Amino acid sequence: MSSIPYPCDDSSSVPTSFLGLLLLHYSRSRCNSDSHVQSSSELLRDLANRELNAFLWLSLVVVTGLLLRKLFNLFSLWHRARNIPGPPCPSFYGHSKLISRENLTDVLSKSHEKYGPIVKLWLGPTQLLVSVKDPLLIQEMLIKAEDKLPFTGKAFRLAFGQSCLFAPSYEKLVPGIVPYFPMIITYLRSPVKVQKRRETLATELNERLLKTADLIPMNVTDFIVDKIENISAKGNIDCGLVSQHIAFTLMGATFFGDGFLACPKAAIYEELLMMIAKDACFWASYNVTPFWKQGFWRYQRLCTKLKCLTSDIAQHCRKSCKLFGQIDQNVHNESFNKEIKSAHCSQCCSDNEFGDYYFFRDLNDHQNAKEKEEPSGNIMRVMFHGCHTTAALISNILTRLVMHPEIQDKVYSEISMVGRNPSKYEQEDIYRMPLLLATIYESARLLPTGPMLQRCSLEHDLSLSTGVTIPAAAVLVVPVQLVQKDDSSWGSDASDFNPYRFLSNHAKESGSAEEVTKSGFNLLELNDPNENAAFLPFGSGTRACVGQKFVIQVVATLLASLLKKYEVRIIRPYSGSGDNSEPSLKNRLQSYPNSPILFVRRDQ
Ligand code: HEM
Repeated sequence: MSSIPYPCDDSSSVPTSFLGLLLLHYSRSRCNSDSHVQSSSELLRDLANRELNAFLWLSLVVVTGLLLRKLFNLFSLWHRARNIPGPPCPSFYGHSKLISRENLTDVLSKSHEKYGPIVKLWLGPTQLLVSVKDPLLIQEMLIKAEDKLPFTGKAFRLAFGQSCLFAPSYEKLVPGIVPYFPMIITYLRSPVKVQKRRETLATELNERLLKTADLIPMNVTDFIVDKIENISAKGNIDCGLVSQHIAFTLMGATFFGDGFLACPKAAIYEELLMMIAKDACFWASYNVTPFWKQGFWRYQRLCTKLKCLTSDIAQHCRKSCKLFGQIDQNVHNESFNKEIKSAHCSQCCSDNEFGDYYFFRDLNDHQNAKEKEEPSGNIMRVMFHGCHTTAALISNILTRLVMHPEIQDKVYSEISMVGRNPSKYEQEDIYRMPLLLATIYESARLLPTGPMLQRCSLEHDLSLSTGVTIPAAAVLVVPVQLVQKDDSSWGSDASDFNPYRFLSNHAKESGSAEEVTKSGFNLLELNDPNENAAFLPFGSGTRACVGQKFVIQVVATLLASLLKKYEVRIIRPYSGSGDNSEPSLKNRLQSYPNSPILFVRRDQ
């Protein structure tokens, strides 16, 4: 009986190909083994070993490639930055030690003095900071570099949720293109859409704010005056705190409507908003979100509480609001009514609460947007930014007025000459008070709310007209405090409080000096402060503040009413600022002077 030959028996056959050789090898090893199972498991193990080896080799190649690329990027960054002037690097870690020892503004001041208008500092081996101090170069840089740094975005995203208004970046990027800031990738959300949306919202916000600016102060002023009377009855007033209350009332009434004034939760809202914002930078400073920390979860609970409170207040104000309802009905009559009809009773934290709240309806028209934007995010962010910056400005102005009683007297005379109704000032009245407006601008010049403007160009190197090229992803800063006090832009009295620098005198030009004395303020004219490129309290370029016009108008109207009623006096010199002569920035959040002041009624 013939049998099918088993390959082991066929010792005479010689394989003609590599595959045949392999098969022969396996068939022999199979034949030599005692069991068929054992040989197949060996085959598998062998295969697994080979695959593992291949995988390890591949990983090694990839990791080496990545490291080489990082190294290449590092050298390329050093190479591209070599033409930017700056102090020599003391160590591999750059100037970080120097910056932690001294105030960054001081370090930059010395460096600019020595190295000129563009200066570089190394924050670490891969982090380059470039500071620009020349006003014209600043303008160019702020227009060309449209991205904002991710850190501040991260801090406030953590606290208040997403807000496209303050989105750190809307540049189109692909992973890997930002070698020095890999975390930036995390923040990217459909960039072109974010940019468009931000622009629409900024325009919308500005238009609406200006419409409301004329109406707010008359009822808000009464409310604020009552508040001041109540606090004054208990003794002197902390300038910083009273400014915060005033700013909060102004912003609350603007964004939520006049129902906000009677809202019982407003006080706790103010406290919570400020507390959460204060801690945001701390929690955002962790590279990896610290889920393992109890404090972080406590903080998250507070953030949820703030969100709920925002929702509650919006609901409360929607019910009781009249003032802005009228404005808004004119603008969006049909759609607004439709929304009111379809509005359903929602619970706390419901997104619909904001969806149909009219001031923010367009800000939160996120149904069509694919980005995961939190509806309350824009409201809380704008509320916080508006309160913080406006409080700083008011506190700064009050402090300047008490330090310069002669200017306060002149502002008072100017206010008294304008406006028929003693308790109500309107837009056109304000434009007839150039000294008051100049006082506001001069205060903002001498003590801006933030010491730095920041930008970065994520995708491209930035070429400036001077021929200097700043590498992509470098941190670009404008030391506003230095620029706004620079002699070359403001004259030899740059550090002095002199509102008259923003005024021009018609009489001088027409040669009739006597007229000035007779008709006084009528002959003073306010110059546009933005004509001077070194005036930057509201930033500049495509990412400048959208609330500038609104804030100036509202603060001026409010101050006119307050100063008409009260004289502001200082009780004792500044606490904590060292030389007792100048208000200064204290820290990131409380950047305003907080000396005790008195509001003394003029009719007493
Ligand atoms: C005294 C009051 C205020 C000051 C001093 C101030 C200052 C600033 C500054 C310095 C910036 C950054 C600009 C830049 O980087 O070029 C900014 C951005 C912004 N401000 Fe204000 N601000 C004030 C009030 C307001 C108010 C009341 C609103 C809105 C109601 C507002 C809305 C915004 C927005 C939306 C941005 C972000 C713009 C962007 O990132 O594209 N600000 N503000």
